[in-house]
Amino acid sequence: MATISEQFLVDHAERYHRLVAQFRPSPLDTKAARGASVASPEIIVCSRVRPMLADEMSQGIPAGVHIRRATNTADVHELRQAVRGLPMITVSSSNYTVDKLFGPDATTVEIYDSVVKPLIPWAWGGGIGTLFAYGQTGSGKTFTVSDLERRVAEDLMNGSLEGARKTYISIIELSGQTAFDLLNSRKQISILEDSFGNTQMAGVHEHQVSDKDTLLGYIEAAASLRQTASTLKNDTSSRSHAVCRIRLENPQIPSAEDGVLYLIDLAGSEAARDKVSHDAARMKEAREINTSLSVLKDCIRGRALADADSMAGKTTKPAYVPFRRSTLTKTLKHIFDPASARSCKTVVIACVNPCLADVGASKNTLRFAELLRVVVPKPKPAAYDPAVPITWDNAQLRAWIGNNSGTPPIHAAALAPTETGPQLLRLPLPEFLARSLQTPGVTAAQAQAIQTKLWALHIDSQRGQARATDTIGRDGAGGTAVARMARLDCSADPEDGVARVPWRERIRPGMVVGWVPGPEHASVAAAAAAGGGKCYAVVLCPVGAVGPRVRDVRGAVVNPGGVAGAEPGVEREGREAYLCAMMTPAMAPMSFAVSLWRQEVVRMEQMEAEVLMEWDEATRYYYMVI
Ligand SMILES: Nc1ncnc2c1ncn2[C@@H]1O[C@H](COP(=O)(O)OP(=O)(O)OP(=O)(O)O)[C@@H](O)[C@H]1O
Repeated sequence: MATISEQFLVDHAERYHRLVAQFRPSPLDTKAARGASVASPEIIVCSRVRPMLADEMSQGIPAGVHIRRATNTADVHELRQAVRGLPMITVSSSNYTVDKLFGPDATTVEIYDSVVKPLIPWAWGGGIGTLFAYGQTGSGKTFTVSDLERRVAEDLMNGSLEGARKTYISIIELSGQTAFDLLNSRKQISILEDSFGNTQMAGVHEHQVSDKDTLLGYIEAAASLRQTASTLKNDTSSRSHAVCRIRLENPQIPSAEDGVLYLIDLAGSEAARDKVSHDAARMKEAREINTSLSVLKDCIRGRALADADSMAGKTTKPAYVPFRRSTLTKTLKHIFDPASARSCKTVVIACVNPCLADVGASKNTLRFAELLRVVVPKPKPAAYDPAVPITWDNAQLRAWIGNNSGTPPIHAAALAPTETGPQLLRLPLPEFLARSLQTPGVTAAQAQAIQTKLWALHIDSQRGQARATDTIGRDGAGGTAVARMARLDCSADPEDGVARVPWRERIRPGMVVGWVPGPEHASVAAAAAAGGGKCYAVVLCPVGAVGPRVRDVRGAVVNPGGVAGAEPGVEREGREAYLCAMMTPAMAPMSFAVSLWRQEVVRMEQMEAEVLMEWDEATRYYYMVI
């Protein structure tokens, strides 16, 4: 079949309409349609097919994308002409299914109420809510996102949400590897990772806002700056990502992580047919955009797969998520990193231009949307087990809360109005605390204790499952080795009886210590303050044991002028010092990951105590042994 010219489409529009009217879709035969699988609950993939614009209609080209509302399916019908044989005009059709499909007559309010509004209380409660608009140039991304941003501002600031939050906004533009601050005259900023692995937008201006009009003012200022830059710089807006970040700080719980809303207008996935140009710079730019969108797809899928596995209690290695491969996903690291402790909800809106002349790009957009939908096998209803929270329905969870939340008992209906066991486990901590504190007389410490208790029960149940699997996997040989391995799952000294020796006298590689950062560890201190103020590290070796080329996380030479030698107690600036790997807080209370590449020199007097950590195969984190 040949590629079709626009004139051909105009000439055969009538025949096209006739052929489309005759089209009878065959029933969908997907696992989802048969009810054998479900889409990942934390990510909603929808599509908005915009109306034909006046100038498109005036050309006489028909619409090529057609909606089946009942099944959220878009049918794309193309008009083709046979190259060989008798001249024949046929319609070739393909269909795409998403979680929610919005047709040309759907309003932005409908889209907002259906998929975006739930992100507001989620972020208000301490979670991360992200909206992406994806699609080819001119498909309606900016139209959709800017309208949604207005509604978000309205709902955040109209006082209907419980409690108070300090609200901050920043808006940046990512173009290739470069980032610009749209709320500071488009000044260039840097996307950096601090020594704790958190992404920082270095140099960005974050503005505190306390009313809707100011918030909207910033959003509109950024939009108009983008538009001006776009006119001056050859349409840059469609070739850069715009990231609006709204951060919500909860002054009542200073130790809690901030809620965050990201509203992201992605770069055009393909240029519209009349804007294509092929100079080298443009081709390079197109390649960069394609790479970043393809990495984004891998990251969204990877995170959804990791979430699905963890909700199903699977203990396999989490899916690989390549978030470092593009500036966009690096900026959004805490959404995609499987080691991230943050609970995230994501909405993707794939914007589609319906014009028959653009169906190639529209098919790509819809295919991209379909690929983002991680469909997981429908979980078999697990048999209720009082010791396994992920098997609890809402009634069983409420009964557990009633019996285990201390005095006064926390109102189960307020803490878990609709949630099941697995859902309450993933509720962001600030929201957990806020809901618990609705019961008169309940303290924050009591609320925190019940969350820890629930997680402890979950971890124990998963650990039990992992051990059972482990035992089945072994052939029974090597009992002593197994016992030794079990001991090495804990950071305690493997030698018997040494615990009686004061810990400062037996510092060794593998020991975990609690420590207080000094002025030279500013970024560690900042990250620790956000995570509750405690710092933990695994001792690697005395600084004198490393050669002259070893550097710490900031690039400073660890042992200046030093010669490698394993003398213990080698001094630095007259004091005993050790090279240590940082431990960073993970998903569950008291859980940690070892950040082996983040090494700091910790002096003996900065160490406070030995801390015991135990490796848990089920969750793949270290847990502090109390
Ligand atoms: N749902 C809609 N209803 C009416 N008009 C729309 C709709 N969606 C988009 N449009 C119009 O279509 C045109 C292109 O939309 P928009 O600029 O939002 O596309 P875009 O995908 O952001 O493009 P780019 O990638 O170039 O920034 C605009 O004139 C816009 O007003």
